[in-house]
Amino acid sequence: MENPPVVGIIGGSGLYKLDNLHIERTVNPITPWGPPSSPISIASLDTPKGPIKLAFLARHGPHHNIPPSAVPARANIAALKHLGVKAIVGFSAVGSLREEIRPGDIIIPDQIIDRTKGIRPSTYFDSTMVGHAMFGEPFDVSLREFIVPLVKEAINSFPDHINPADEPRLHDKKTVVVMEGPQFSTRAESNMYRQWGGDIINMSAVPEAKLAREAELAYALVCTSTDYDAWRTDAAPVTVEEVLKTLKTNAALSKHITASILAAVHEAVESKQVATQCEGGMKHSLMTPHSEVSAEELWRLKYILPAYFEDATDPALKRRAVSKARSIRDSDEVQGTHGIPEEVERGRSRV
Ligand SMILES: CSC[C@H]1O[C@H](OP(=O)(O)O)[C@H](O)[C@@H]1O
Ligand SMILES: Nc1ncnc2[nH]cnc12
Repeated sequence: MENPPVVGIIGGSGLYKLDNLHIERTVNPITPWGPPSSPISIASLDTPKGPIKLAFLARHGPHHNIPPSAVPARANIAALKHLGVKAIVGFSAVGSLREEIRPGDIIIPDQIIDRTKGIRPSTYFDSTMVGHAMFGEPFDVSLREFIVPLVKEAINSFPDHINPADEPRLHDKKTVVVMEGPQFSTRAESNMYRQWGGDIINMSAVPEAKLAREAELAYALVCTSTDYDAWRTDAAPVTVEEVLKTLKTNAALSKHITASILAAVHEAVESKQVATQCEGGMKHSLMTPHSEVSAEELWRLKYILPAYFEDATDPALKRRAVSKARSIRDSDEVQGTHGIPEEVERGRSRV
């Protein structure tokens, strides 16, 4: 794609479209891991340094019909990478495990405790190519540190706080517990997560963060606290009704944050001020010689890591893999929303 989107945004619960930006077009890529959660909107923004683009997808689909355990995270990350994205900022609604993180507050976590149950595909290296990504810092440090002051500024400049005297606080360097769901936690679990050092809880940072790392994309998460989960003995445990109440007022803030930080993040990524560590990050993580890996798998991996899989060029294999991806798409319940525009068909023939 000419002038590709460098920044990708993944919208979470409550954030299904960026209607505050100009949407130039929508693409429906089919990746070797099937279609992403939603069509991807390419938004454009005029900046003093010229127009820039951004790619947006809705994690749970445009109508919130994909539960957390079924989010096609591999396809989401692969599609963004293939479009030219280098850095992803995800948005997520989270429960608070700390008194000081109040509903409505914004949190940018730096650590993860993975409590998913192994039922989500969480790696691109699950077949004959063995790869081990570093994950000690699960979020891209430079991207995270870069966006903290920008998000703070965006919160300060948001005109529609319900109570201006009580505007959301920003909490940095927190630990997010990622649970499987879809049921919320018991009080005992909620208390245990607090003892473990968890500060917030959601159902989506894993495997998104792991896959972004494997695809050599910088990834950071901007979380909105919607509830106090289940640990407070003087309050009823969290309900969806409670979450939705905060999300309604919060979607506008998330959109404002996106629009406010976009130009600076784009420029910082382009000028290699941030998100430089991820590129090349998998170079020493791949264990298996290509001679031992199936041609189809090499082709799949080339989609996300072209630099390491230049040898995967067999067009017949490409056709087979595309038709396999199509059959994943065709068996998908949301197939009606995934027409393939001509330009994407053309783009795919460049794979
Ligand atoms: C609607 S409450 C639980 C749901 O909300 C969060 O979604 P997201 O991270 O996509 O904003 C949480 O992770 C759960 O999936
Ligand atoms: N309490 C909670 N637990 C898990 N995910 C959530 N998303 C929003 N609130 C949550």
